[in-house]
Amino acid sequence: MKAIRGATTISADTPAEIKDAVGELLIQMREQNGLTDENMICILFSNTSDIKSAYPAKAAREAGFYSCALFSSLEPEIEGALPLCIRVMILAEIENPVPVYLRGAANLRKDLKKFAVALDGPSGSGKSTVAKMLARKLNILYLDTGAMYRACALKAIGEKVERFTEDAVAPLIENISLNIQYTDGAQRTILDGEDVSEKIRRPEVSMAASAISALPCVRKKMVEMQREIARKMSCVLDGRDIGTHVLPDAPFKFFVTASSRVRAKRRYDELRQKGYDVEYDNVLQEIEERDYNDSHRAFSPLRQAEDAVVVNTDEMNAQEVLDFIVRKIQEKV
Ligand SMILES: Nc1ncnc2c1ncn2[C@@H]1O[C@H](COP(=O)(O)OP(=O)(O)O)[C@@H](O)[C@H]1O
Ligand SMILES: Nc1ccn([C@@H]2O[C@H](COP(=O)(O)OP(=O)(O)O)[C@@H](O)[C@H]2O)c(=O)n1
Repeated sequence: MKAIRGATTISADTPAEIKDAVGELLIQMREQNGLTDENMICILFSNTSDIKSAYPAKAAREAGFYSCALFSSLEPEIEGALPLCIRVMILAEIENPVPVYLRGAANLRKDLKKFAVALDGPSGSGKSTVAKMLARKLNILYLDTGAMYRACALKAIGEKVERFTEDAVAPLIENISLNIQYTDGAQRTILDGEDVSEKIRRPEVSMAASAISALPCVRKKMVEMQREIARKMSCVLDGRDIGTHVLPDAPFKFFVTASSRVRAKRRYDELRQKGYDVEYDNVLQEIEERDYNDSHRAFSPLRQAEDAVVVNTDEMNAQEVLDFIVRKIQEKV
């Protein structure tokens, strides 16, 4: 069981303000921590003594938190304390608690100021492995943007789209129901209500993702979703264009790379381990084709951002890559 902290402020002591602020806080805490009726145990609230018009806990019920126990209390009156502040602690059966401090309460935890880490690079360089480790270490979210392009590809395959052209794909993408959820810190990709997190890893989806991700209609929609997530919370994002296009102002950017032979060997080992009957030469050929597609498309191709730190992982294991990246981040803060 873990404790998740959160806090927010209101601008005036009215029931409507309390409902709005508490609802916003709890929904963000739920989204960022993958909270469900099953894994949540209780929510403890405290409010400063200048809040008298309504119970913050009541707003929790109104925001749809029905099943867990709620408890309200009064914050000690300390001189100079932040006024009109509502604090929350949620106890839940999760692995990695992500605290959420909103509105005026963001100042309470300046150390939690929102930031993004961009990890770009070609397939098999180790981006997602190190992104997961880094997110765990920094206690922030990991957003696997490749999974989103893979989901678009799966949708097009399912709809039997033969050629990935703007005309054929745009109507599908316009109405796509794609949700990124977090269960115990792990990203789940939900397409049209179905959890496709495993399906999108199939080798045939990889090439299709590379092809479909070249289309502006697809990139535009996915980038909007990615920016929306990064606007709300600190996260590590891995992909091809995070540092150059999605979040050009990200304070920490890394370009993770390795030779195509090393990357193909890693991918080959991974696929074999998962039971796929693949040949090394085919995996290498596919990786090189995807590298070419990804770096030669007209719309936000894979390239190193000028201000990204290059990490060549040919001779490094995942822990060494993580240590290197953490060191670089620490040097910059
Ligand atoms: N530095 C590393 N050294 C050796 N193997 C690695 C390293 N980083 C990742 N791997 C392994 O290589 C494979 C591809 O890594 P992954 O993180 O999926 O790459 P990417 O997200 O860049 O496509 C995975 O099986 C992973 O376990
Ligand atoms: N930000 C991103 C992420 C992925 N992609 C595309 O989506 C495909 C699958 O991405 P991925 O990150 O899951 O692929 P791997 O590196 O794990 O093999 C890539 O080949 C890219 O063409 C992209 O264009 N932009």
